[in-house]
Amino acid sequence: MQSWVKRSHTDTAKRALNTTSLFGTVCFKVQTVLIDEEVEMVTHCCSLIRGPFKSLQLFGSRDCSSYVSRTRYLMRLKEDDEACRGALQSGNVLLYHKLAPLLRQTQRGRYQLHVLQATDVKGILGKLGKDEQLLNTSVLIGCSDSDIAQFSLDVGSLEKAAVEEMCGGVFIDLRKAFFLLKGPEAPLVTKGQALLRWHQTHAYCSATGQPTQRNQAGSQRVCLTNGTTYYPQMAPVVIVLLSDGRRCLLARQSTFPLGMYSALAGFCDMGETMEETLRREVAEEVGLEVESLQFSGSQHWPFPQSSFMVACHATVSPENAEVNLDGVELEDARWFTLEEIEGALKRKPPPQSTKGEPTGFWVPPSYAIANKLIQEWANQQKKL
Ligand SMILES: NC(=O)C1=CN([C@@H]2O[C@H](COP(=O)(O)OP(=O)(O)OC[C@H]3O[C@@H](n4cnc5c(N)ncnc54)[C@H](OP(=O)(O)O)[C@@H]3O)[C@@H](O)[C@H]2O)C=CC1
Ligand SMILES: [Mg+2]
Repeated sequence: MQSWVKRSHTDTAKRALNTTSLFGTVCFKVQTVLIDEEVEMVTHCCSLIRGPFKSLQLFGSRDCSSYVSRTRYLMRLKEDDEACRGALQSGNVLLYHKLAPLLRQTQRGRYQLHVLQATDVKGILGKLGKDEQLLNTSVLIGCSDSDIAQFSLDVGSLEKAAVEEMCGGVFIDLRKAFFLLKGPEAPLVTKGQALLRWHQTHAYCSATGQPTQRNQAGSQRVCLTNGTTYYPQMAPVVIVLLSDGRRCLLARQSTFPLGMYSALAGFCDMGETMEETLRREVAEEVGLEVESLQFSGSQHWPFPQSSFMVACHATVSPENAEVNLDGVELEDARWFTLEEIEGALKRKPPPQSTKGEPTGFWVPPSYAIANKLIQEWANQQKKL
């Protein structure tokens, strides 16, 4: 029964697609005769036949927004290896070479992600005498605004310069690439790299020592010996901007670039809540007791490995605001006034005098969530 239903819907989907491509109006009729489950099924079948979002657009307006459609589509690709392989054939691919992403420079000198089509990648592999199967080691990272599945692929086994020449791009270290990219390209490139790195470092089961096998999307790995499923992980970190009502507290580690101060941050210990981590880190690093906290936002942070940054504002009492520095991790921690913070926010990093010494402190750039916390605090203070 199940397989009959599937077959029958596959046929329906095929007919719908063929008719639509000829007359363009059949979608309304198909929509009106299908119930929700059937729409799901036909949508799924269509994605197997012709690439997903042509079919989702046929039925999408009825049951979901494009965001929901994309999310469900990605969900299916993670569960269905065959559908994912199909999507890869018509998908977009971000290339990395030993985890350095491929960028290209526009005529105006700006850097952008160099997005290739899977067919282009196959062409490159063919020209370099490599097996096209390398494409299948791509991992699924998202879905573009134009509804095309996006993958990332590490071609570290190929000669870097040859790939760069063929693509007209350049592989750039992630730290630099992250600074160069604008808008949604920056988080996308870090996500692609983080997932590739996870696969490169989780090829074996930590219990049996046997190789693990990935699914096509790259969203998990399984040990075939003991059945354990491994999922990509991020290390949770709490980042907090402390305020005593008039000033905010910033600190620096000796490894930070010269003159840079940031909010306090720390990794969560096993079993801790976010609130407990925040309280502990503030006590450990600057010897202060937090009175209240407020969640602000979050960010995936790829350096040095994948962290999940949870950003908060917190207050301490002005009567108990004397910093008692933990000299091991922090080099300095200080309270700054609104005026000082506004100056730092305007400063371009790294501001240097002729001697190479910083002319004033500065804060992390806008793509770092620390910057958002500092901006929010400054805006809030200006309203008081
Ligand atoms: N996006 C942003 O705006 C900002 C991001 N960050 C990021 O936040 C993260 C945490 O900040 P940081 O102050 O360094 O953290 P911590 O204050 O927790 O100190 C780091 C130390 O904690 C230990 N540690 C515990 N668990 C982990 C783990 N899972 N991974 C790595 N080290 C661990 C290590 O000590 P040991 O080496 O002794 O074992 C490490 O040196 C950093 O990755 C940093 O890049 C920081 C500020 C701003
Ligand atoms: Mg810290």
